Parts: sequence; structure tokens; C-alpha cells
Amino acid sequence: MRVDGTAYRTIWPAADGPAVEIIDQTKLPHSFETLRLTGLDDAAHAITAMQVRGAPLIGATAAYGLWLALRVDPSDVSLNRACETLIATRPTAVNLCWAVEAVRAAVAGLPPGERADAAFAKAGEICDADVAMNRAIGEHGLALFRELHAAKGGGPLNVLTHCNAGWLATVDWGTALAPIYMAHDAGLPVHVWVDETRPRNQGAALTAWELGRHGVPHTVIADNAGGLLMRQGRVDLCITGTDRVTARGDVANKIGTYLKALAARANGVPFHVALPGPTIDWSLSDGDAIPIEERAGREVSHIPGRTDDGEIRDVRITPPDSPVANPAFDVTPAELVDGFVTERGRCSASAEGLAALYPEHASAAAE
Ligand SMILES: CSC[C@H]1O[C@H](OP(=O)(O)O)[C@H](O)[C@@H]1O
Repeated sequence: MRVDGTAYRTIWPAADGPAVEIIDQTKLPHSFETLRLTGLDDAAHAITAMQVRGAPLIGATAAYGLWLALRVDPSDVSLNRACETLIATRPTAVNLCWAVEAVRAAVAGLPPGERADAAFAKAGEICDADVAMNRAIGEHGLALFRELHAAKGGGPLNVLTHCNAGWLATVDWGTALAPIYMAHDAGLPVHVWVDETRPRNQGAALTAWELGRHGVPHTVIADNAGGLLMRQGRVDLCITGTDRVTARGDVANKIGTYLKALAARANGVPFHVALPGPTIDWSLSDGDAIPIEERAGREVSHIPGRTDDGEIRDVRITPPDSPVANPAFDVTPAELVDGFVTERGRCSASAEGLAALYPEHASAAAE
């Protein structure tokens, strides 16, 4: 996407040496800063600290992290340690282990001296494929938007989204936001209700920043406002991203997604999920088996912001002696999802729907 006239991906090889550069998402929306990752530990920290985040982007970052590790030591021991280190950073997004295993498979059979170059090439392939898949998701999602807008009979299409599944969550384009950008650029009137998405505020800080840069009309709302807006008939569609979809269509996504899906079903609002194929975990059927990341309690007890004199810092919002819990994801059962938008087209949230789009995995989907 373009930021102030300059085209960006969210991760790119440095022009001046063995490193990759990323956008530090912990600094947005107050400051646009890039960071240089020069080793495995940099990449692992960037994922853990959410300097990069979003299922496809943490996969891409891990892929380059393996390249950085193999440049230093291409041995089997180093490769396996690096894979384990990266996979351990965040447990819910399946793209992370998918990308790590894709790079491992690309290099493991090679002589050590050839592994770093092969890892670099594979990481680049993963990034290019992500951009192409997300562009296709946008096109298939735009068709859905056109159908819903035509059925509405006038006025902007009011879309509610949760968390950030925009270009910042991927290498480019985004997943849930890709059709929003394409609709806006095609002149289809769209307005976005942006869930702030406590506790890390990906919506308030990142989705609002993205949409504002692109000129897409949007309104930031408290997470708990969505149900009222749906009851008032002010939401025509909910669309989110996802971190892991099971073979039967259960969806793991940012905490709060399940509640939105319940409210959408209760109010007859279509609830769709946008995802690229690598987000599907064909080894799982029941979404309750998806590991849910538990993050630090400080993300709940404190909130980051910028003071009037420009200082960015956390401030406490809970009593110091109050315990906090911080599950970072929840699971929405397939029954509450009205449809998937993938790079291969749209389908129902079901084993049959996914198998039809991904026949090479049909046996897993049927279990
Ligand atoms: C296109 S994946 C976006 C997905 O990732 C986010 O999680 P996090 O910000 O913790 O990395 C969230 O679940 C989004 O829906």
C-alpha cells in the first residue's frame, strides 16, 4: 500500500546488507517508523512484541528469520533450533508454523552452504504469494460487496470489522480489508465501523490509520457498540480476518470475534471471514483444539497512548492489586460464519465448502 505517496510492503529485504526491514506497528498511529532485523533473535522479538503482527505477516517474518539464522550457522542443529524458536513465539496463527515448515522443507535436503540462499528465496516466494492471494481475496470479496450493495438498494455499504486484517497484517493488501480497498477504489460507497479491539487496540490504532491513509470513510467504535449498531440496522456486513481455520470451518481470530458473530447472527447480519489458503489448518477439525495465546496481563491493566506533549507511554487503568487475564484469541464455530472469502473464491464455512475450493486437501476436510 502507499503511505504518503511511497509504496510499501510490511516487510522487505534491506538494500544495504543481510537484513530485513519492517514497519514497527507498536509505534502506529502516532509515528511511522521502520525497524531493521539482522538476526534470528530480532525476528523472534519482532513477532513476540507485535512489532509485526497478523497471521500472514508473522509467517513471512519467521521465514526471513530462518534466512538470518542460516546465514550465521547453516547446520541442522541451527536450523532446528531456529524453527523451534520462531514457532514458539505465538501459538495461534497457523501461518507461522506453515511458513517455518515451508522454509525448512526447502532447505533441509541441501548442503549447508546452500541453505541460506534457498531460505531467502523461499521467504521471498512466501511474500509474493501472500500479496497475490490477498489481491485475489479482495477481488472475490468485492463481488460479495457488490451483491450486498445491490440488494441494499442505495446508500453506502456499512461494514463492521474487528481487529486489523489490513495490509499491516499481511505482506500487502490485507485480507478482510482488501475488498474494502477495492470497493472504495472502484467507487462503490463503503463505510467501515472499526472495532477498537481491546486490549491491543489493533482497530483503533492500525485499521483506522490504514483506512484514513487510503481515504476510506470509517468510524472507530468501542468493541461493545457493535451489537447496538446491528440492532439499529446500521451494519450491512461483518467481515474479519482469521489466524486459523479448521478443516470443518471453525475460526480462530482476535478475542471478541465470537461475540460479534453471535450478535450478527442474532440480528441477521451476514458474517464473513477472509483468509488465504495457508490459514487453513487441515490437521484440525474442532476449533476448540486450537491453542489460544495468553498474553501479558499488562496489555489489559495498561493502555498505550501519546501525551499531549508527544510522549508515547502506557498508563495503568486497573487497580494495582486486581488480577487480569488476557486471552488473545477466541474461536467462532463454523455454524456462525455465513461464508469464507479466499483467494480461490467464496465458499460456505464447512468441510464441504473448503474441500470444494481446496480439493488437494479434500481427504482431511472430510474427516
Ligand atoms: C490477516 S490475519 C489478521 C489477524 O491477526 C490478528 O491478530 P494479532 O494482531 O494478534 O496478530 C487478528 O486476529 C487479525 O484478525
